Amino acid sequence: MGEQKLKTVPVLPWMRSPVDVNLFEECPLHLLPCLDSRLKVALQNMGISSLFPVQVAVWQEAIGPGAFERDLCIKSPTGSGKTLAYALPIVQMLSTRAVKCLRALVVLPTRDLAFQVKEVFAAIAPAVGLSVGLAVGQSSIADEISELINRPKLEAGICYDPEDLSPELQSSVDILVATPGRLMDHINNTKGFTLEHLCYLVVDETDRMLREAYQSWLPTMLQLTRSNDESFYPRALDVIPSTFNSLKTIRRFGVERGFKGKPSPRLVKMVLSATLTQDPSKLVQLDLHHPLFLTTGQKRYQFPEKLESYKLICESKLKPMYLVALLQNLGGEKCIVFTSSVESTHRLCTLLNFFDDLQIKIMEYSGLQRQSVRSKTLKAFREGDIQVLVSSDAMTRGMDVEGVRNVINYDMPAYIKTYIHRAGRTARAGQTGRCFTLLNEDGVRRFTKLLQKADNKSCPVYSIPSSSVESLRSIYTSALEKLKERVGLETSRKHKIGFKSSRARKENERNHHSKK
Ligand SMILES: Nc1ncnc2c1ncn2[C@@H]1O[C@H](COP(=O)(O)OP(=O)(O)OP(=O)(O)O)[C@@H](O)[C@H]1O
Repeated sequence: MGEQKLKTVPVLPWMRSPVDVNLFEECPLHLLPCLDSRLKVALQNMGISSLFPVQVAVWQEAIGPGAFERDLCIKSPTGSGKTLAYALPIVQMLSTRAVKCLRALVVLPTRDLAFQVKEVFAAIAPAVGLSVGLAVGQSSIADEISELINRPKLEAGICYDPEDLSPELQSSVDILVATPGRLMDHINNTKGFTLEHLCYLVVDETDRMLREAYQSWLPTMLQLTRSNDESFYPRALDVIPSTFNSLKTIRRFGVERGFKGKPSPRLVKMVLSATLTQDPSKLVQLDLHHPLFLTTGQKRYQFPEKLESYKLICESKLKPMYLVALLQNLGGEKCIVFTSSVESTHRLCTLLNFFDDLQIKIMEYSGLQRQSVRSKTLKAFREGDIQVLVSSDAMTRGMDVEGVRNVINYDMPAYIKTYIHRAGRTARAGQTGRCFTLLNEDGVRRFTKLLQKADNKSCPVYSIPSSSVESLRSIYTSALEKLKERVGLETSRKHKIGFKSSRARKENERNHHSKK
């Protein structure tokens, strides 16, 4: 008991006295202090009439006399509205800005997440005259530069010349939503791209962002945005990559272009996740200023209030049949099926589509596919043209698709954090939702232990009558045959492509040598 208690105590001193988001209540927009009336209308147009508790808690810290005095670390369940919790105060704070320049940057791990967050900003920022940009690499770098930097398109170059900061190169956006790779491209190569005016940095899905280095984007950002008085202490310099070109973007002594005579504001950071890490060695990388921890309740991990969890126990070899029977039970409700890898996602989706008469539209979504294919699938899923998405963990974090009533773990997740993020694709924004996990008898103990790491929510057995499973046997057998055939075809196609490209490579090499 004592040992268990020790494990749940946050390690960093500032994490020991958090603000409990549970103590806040939803707040109708007309009661929200200081809310710009134009933003109120924009929110109403989004169908929002009150702010969720985490949004009220962040608003209280961000707006008012002590505005953003401290950096904010926010841990709140999936679907609780963290995006608007940071977007709204940032837009309100920037609503009085006079000169357009890049003042807020939101960094996210994937393109689809960045698109999603950009949409939230785009729904409110224009109401107060702010522009939002996206740097994720979905278009050519030249096109992206022309969106972000104000200059004639023909001059959009990617060659950075530190001596040539022509006055007409200005940011076209006040707020930028970016993935780390493309952000680094702009930092290193885009003429006119500068972080010297940055006031707000948001790191969403922080624990995922801290797990990978993503071309050292974080130490680079911190170095570039450190104000000059702090840069006497060269803490991050030794980890900055040598391609580092934009030293000119480091904040200047107390003055900023367009704001002569005014002191440069401290860069405010907001970091968020439903499963925010407590690991000091990770959090220290963020170089937080006097951080304030906002969290929901006492437990290490929390599920959304209206999430129901179920386990479905079956023999491993019968899993596809149980899955189909479950999908039939769910009667075409929107559903995400998670598997453990991109390969099994592809195989399972192909197999399900070979079940004749299923009357459910099923597609796959995984990191194995091209971004354009994934985006198209996601759009169809959002619009209800498909009902079931079979997905690898590419869909696990942050994705918000309206109307997803069920999540199915076809393969049991290895970590509680993965379970939380997967399950969190349903039961969002106070809605109900169900998460089913398919297990064999051997997996039950491991699964129960896994759930105990969270708030020990009950997870009853969901039973499917064996007759409805048995009735699928012959269709399953023929679907399996078709799958084998398809896999064979795909394998030989892959070999052919591999053979062709290796032959082309050899020919190229031969030509190259003969030219020499
Ligand atoms: N005040 C509000 N009123 C009604 N709906 C809201 C409100 N705030 C957010 N929402 C909706 O709630 C859903 C979840 O919001 P959001 O994606 O920001 O959650 P999240 O906490 O970031 O989740 P995750 O941890 O999974 O990323 C979205 O569909 C959003 O439009």
